[in-house]
Amino acid sequence: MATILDTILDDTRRLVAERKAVTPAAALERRPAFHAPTLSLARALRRPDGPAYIAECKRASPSEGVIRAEYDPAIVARQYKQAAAAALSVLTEPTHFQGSLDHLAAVRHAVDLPLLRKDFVVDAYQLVEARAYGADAVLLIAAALDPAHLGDLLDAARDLDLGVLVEVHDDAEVEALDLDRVDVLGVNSRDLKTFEVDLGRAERIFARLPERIVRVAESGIRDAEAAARLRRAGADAFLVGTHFMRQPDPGRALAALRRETAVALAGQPLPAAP
Ligand SMILES: O=P(O)(O)OC[C@@H](O)[C@@H](O)c1c[nH]c2ccccc12
Repeated sequence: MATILDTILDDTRRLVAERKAVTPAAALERRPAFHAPTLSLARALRRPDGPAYIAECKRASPSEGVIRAEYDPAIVARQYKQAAAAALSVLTEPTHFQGSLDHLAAVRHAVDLPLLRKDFVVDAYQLVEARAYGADAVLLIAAALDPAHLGDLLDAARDLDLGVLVEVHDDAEVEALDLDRVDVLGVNSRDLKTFEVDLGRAERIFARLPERIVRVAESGIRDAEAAARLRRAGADAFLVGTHFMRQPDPGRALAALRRETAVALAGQPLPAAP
């Protein structure tokens, strides 16, 4: 049976082919952002002063439907920056998340934080797009790519000076990865095929990663209890979207989660690194 992930990937391949026919890579490369230096996602996420937050800008998702009907990505981005987000994630997938590359460009103009293009990357052309619209990094989803293809996209991202957040959701995906090539690894607690959320996955996978790798806990974080639990499991950063975008002021929601998580963690130091 086709999963939602299969459907999104099919839609993405079709849309990428259409965009390529209209706008060749050479035209993207003429956009000024393509030539601007990128900011390091990895550096922004590993902080001595507590967990980092990657705050996500998105209007809708396949699991939740429309999350925020009145969605102005630049306004949300400024609020997140004011609330001390370390980096932002911007959904650009149009069909299932109602995102767009124009949202990415608008956020690029609004803030100087590292920006992650959040999409289903299946083709190096999307990396050129990401760069041309102002992204500093892209998401590469292990469940969507075979290992050779993932390796090729890692090479292409490096050539473009783009950072990469490699996303896994189970042990088999970690085993298939060449961890030497990964700087930032995200564990998606939401299974992209069933939408089920299980924070235990991140706990287990973080424990087996080399210390060098920056650990991001992705999805399903709605309260300080979850964030504190993931931090204790070794998370350097949290990627949070829905919980913030549902609130009238997403920046306040970020500030509140940061504060409450710090309180939850107080007096309970992280275990020493292996
Ligand atoms: O909205 P949430 O549950 O806070 O999750 C954010 C982010 O982790 C989620 O949007 C995400 C993580 N990996 C993805 C891959 C594709 C699409 C979306 C995602």
